[in-house]
Amino acid sequence: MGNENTLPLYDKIWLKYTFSRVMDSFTLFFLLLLLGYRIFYDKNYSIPCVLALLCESWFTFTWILTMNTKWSPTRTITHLDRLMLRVSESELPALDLFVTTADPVLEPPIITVNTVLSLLALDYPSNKLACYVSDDACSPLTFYALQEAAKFAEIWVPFCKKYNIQCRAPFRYFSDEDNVSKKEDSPEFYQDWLRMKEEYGFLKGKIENAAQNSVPLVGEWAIFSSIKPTNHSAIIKVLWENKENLIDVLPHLIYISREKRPEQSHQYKAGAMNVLTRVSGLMTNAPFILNLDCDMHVNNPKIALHAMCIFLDSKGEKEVAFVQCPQQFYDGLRDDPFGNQLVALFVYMGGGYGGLQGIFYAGTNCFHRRKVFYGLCPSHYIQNGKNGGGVTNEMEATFGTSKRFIESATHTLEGKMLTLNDNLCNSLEDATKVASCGFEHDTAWGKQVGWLYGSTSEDILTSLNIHARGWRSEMCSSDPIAFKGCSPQDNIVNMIQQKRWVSGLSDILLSKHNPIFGFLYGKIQFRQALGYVWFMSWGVRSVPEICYAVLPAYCIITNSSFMPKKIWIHTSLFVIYNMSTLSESLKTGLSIRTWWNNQKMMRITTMSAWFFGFLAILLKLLQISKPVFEITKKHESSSSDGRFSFNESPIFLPSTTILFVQLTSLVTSLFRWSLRVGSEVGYGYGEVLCSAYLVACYLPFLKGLFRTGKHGIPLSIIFKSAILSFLFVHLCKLTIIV
Ligand SMILES: O=c1ccn([C@@H]2O[C@H](COP(=O)(O)OP(=O)(O)O[C@H]3O[C@H](CO)[C@@H](O)[C@H](O)[C@H]3O)[C@@H](O)[C@H]2O)c(=O)[nH]1
Ligand SMILES: [Mn+2]
Repeated sequence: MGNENTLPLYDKIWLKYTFSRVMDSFTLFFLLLLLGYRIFYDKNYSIPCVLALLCESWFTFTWILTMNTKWSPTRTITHLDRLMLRVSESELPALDLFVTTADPVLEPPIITVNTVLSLLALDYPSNKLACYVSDDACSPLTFYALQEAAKFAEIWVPFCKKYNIQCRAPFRYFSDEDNVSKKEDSPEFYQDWLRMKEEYGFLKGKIENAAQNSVPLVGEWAIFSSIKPTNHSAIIKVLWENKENLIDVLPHLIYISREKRPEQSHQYKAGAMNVLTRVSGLMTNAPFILNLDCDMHVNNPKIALHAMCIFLDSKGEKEVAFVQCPQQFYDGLRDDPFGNQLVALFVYMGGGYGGLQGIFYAGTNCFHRRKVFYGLCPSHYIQNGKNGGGVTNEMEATFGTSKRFIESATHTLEGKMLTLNDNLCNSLEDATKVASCGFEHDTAWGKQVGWLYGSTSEDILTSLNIHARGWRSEMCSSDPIAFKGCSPQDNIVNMIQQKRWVSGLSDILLSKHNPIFGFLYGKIQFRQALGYVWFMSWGVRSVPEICYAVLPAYCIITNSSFMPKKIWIHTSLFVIYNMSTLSESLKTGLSIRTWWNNQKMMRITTMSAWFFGFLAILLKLLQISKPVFEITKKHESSSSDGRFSFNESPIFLPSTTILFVQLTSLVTSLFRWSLRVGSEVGYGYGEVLCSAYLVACYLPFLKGLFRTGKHGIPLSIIFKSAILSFLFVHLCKLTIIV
């Protein structure tokens, strides 16, 4: 047995998903067989066959990327007990907590408040924590809500710590009746519980009341009275300060609304994160940062300690830039009708990255090493005592002209602790300066340092840049799960989110930040680069998917075929692929229905949201329009019944059209059949089954045709799709004549 002090603080276990590997290899085998058969034996160069060959080649390429990512999965296990033996409480490093919010309507302040409360109650010495909330809406309501939250936190945090409560976001805690089951064993607990519930009710009431009657903009709120959310100077307020530096009171809480001017691009969330980095650099400058979106709360109060196991481990210390925790959601609907819970995805794909250079940064639920954001590489150490004028100029060109910030950044880069300001308010003037929108002008912020600009998936862009400098990352899947958040409530919000992701990802793929360049000119490992390409090519994938989806209909209508005579190749492929995805779902503990919903949503999302995300980037390349960061609507609890909703957005056009086209083709084939022209039929069961499969996938749309209200497809969409389908059928006829 090793010495207690040399044992690693975390271990990486290599998982053996042999069954998955075998099934995946079979799938690849049949894909290659199919391509080979088409090219060397079938040699059919009709339009549908050539198109099918092209699509199948792309699917094979995607499949190779998928297998590459999944092939060597790992799980990271942290040893809290060893950390506690090695590092005393007073030696734990400081941790700055960042929360972003941007719209008090789409992101109700009560949700942000819960996120903040759960952070303030972390099991970590509170004099090492500071919580910074960035409010991009500059909303007096959010400000007021946080102020009230700070008061409530004074009783909430001690309550959580006294009874070792697991979920420290009150709205979730009180929604779970099991949490009060201790009442028989401990009357004292029950009394406290009742009081907390009542006090939380008051807090919620106050915030709701303020939302309805709007906050009177006098006194402390006067500063909000004359501002427009898109045109105002920076507002930074210390809502609570742990002045005596005690370990058992509340951590600092700071409100930040950065300066905004209509003529200056604010770079969405990435811009907000960089302001948070600078302001916190001036105030507390912790060597580590945890960043959460306002819709995610802490579910495991010990998670910061788990992350420290990785950061402080002798190996992790040199290599690991960030520790990403999985994204999981509360109140998921039964059987995941919108396929947005991403459970199997994080297990199989997420685990797979662990065996490569590490999981990508997913924008939230992530612990960072601050110096990484200042541009440092793992092997690079800034030498002490290099304070000549040249270095200062270089630092100014990189970090901007704030003397105090450069001082703090230099400390971070040198790995030294900064003797902190005894009073946070002393930094307010400098903080306002670094939160101004002109501050980044002609600096490296957003280009080489901080969160990078230029993509609506700023997380992935930043992640790529970190891996390209040779850093590794780790996924920390603690039990209980580290954080829980709010997932899109219906298919419309889900589409908005997926479209934004895919436009951001396609943007990166088609830019100089492409992961393949990162491999050629940077330090991304080859397989990691392919792992990035796997999800960055989601947008591109929508084109062959749509093409492949209309092929069976085309063939039935034109009485031709896109499948080779050896139909068993396609059949085996279909069966094996579905068996393997099904078994993965079942092994992750999901139901058969969940699996089917995910399959179906995969088809629908790819051909609508991903396609539109991809189009958005083509429009950007043609300089016609620029993609924006559309914020998704957040809810405290689920309000959807799982039925699809529709509106007049063109995003529903491709799906409705594909459904119409399949229906037309099925009717056509039925006619031919009943007219007994079977002897001349050019297509086989394959094409008909493909069409039927697609109709099954698009069942929610079929139902939408017969529903009214928000669950029905609007007439305008039906009308436009009917025209498109008609044009398609007409086109099919034309190709026959040609
Ligand atoms: O101008 C903006 C726009 C957004 N946000 C914040 O960004 C976060 C993410 O927005 P959300 O609407 O919740 O998007 P999601 O799709 O749920 O977010 C995922 O995808 C984003 C990239 O598209 C990442 O930034 C997120 O971390 C990741 O969770 C929220 O806290 C927002 O308040 C800002 O601070 N400023
Ligand atoms: Mn979100």
